[in-house]
Amino acid sequence: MKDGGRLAAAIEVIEDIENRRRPVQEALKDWGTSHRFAGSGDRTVIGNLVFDVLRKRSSLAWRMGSESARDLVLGVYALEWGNDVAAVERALADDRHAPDLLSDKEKAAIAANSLEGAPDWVRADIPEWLWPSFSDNFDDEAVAEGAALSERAPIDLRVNTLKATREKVLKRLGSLGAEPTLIASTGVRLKPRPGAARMPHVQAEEGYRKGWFELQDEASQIAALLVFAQAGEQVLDFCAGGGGKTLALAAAMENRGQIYAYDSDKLRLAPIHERIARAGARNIQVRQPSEGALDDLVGRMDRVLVDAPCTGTGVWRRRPDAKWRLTEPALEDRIAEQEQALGIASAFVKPGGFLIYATCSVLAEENEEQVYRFTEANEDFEIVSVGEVWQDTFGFDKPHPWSADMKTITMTPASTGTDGFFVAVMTKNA
Ligand SMILES: C[S@@+](CC[C@H](N)C(=O)[O-])C[C@H]1O[C@@H](n2cnc3c(N)ncnc32)[C@H](O)[C@@H]1O
Repeated sequence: MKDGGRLAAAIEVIEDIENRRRPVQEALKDWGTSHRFAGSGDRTVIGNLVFDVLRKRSSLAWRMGSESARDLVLGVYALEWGNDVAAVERALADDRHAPDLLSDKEKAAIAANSLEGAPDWVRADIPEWLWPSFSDNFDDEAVAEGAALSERAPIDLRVNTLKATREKVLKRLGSLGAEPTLIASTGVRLKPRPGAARMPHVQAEEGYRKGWFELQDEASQIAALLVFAQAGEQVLDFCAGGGGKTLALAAAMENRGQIYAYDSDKLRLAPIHERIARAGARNIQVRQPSEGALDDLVGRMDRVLVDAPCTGTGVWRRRPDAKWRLTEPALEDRIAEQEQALGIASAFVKPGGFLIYATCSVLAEENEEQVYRFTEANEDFEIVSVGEVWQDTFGFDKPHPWSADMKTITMTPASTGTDGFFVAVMTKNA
């Protein structure tokens, strides 16, 4: 396919997503199934166009003066991928499958590429209804924070120190442009590539199959390190899901002590067994959800991690369609689930032990407000400073996360160069 046909395909997929409220991956997959002639290079370009539209939907609409799927896609191709009016015209004229040639209004919009007069939520590419909460959280930096959440994300890997060293993984993936991450000592990063470029498929690498590394954003790696789990301790990963944090904890604990991996959803927990085997982790006990599954752990854990279900606002770079699908009732549902999970999980902390609450959201309602409400209602728990653990673990010279209270922390693409992630540590009075 030529670019003209790829632009037409991306427009079709965006229309499908918007008209039928379809998840982006499903819409792309369906398009691929019904257009088998398209090669993998074509699919990459179409996917990149679609994802970039979703990342910057509102600022593109403002600059193009239109919200149509056509103008959003042409906006990405021109304004984000650096094609001027003449280059766009060539792509459209060059291919009989291409969309119609540019109108005068479109040509003027591309030439101007202007956000003049745009409100802050448009500049930040944040849904308008969420702006009061988002901007309250980030003050003068809110537009920059929103804009950073609208960029492409890197691929981050966590080196599994049970099987490999960072040097070894860096060497193996050197040809892909792998670099060490700035904060987590376990992290390796493949920077996002621009425009039509494809990102490498790291799961096809030998090192992945051998368990030398896992795919995990640096923020999640940092969150797992901030749990500060020590070799020999008893740790409950209460919202273990597919086990991303569980495996990071096992490596941090050097395979010693015991991690109990639990999730209320059996299906989410399912992949953990294969991942544990690949990682060579030997101190993880998976507890399937059932009546009384954790009864023997009550009041016994040194540390309990609640990696709570959340709106995922911190990972909008990777799941940009979720940004525009999020609703106020959905946010309220997540808040209620978090409150419930925190309440149940707290029972397993032993006196003097730690309760760590984390989300991949950057909204205060799901973060600070949640832990303040919890500690007010549960006076035996007290918030301790993650900042101190941060400095002990990473030193003073690394990029700093946000902290509204100098105790809890919020990582963001703009501040730490990671996904958005919140961590609070509480201790249970002895
Ligand atoms: C953010 S995901 C966990 C991701 C996982 N920790 C990782 O690193 O891959 C949140 C998980 O919490 C689980 N969950 C939600 N409510 C729960 C509850 N009350 N008890 C236990 N797990 C719960 C969900 O099923 C979901 O898998």
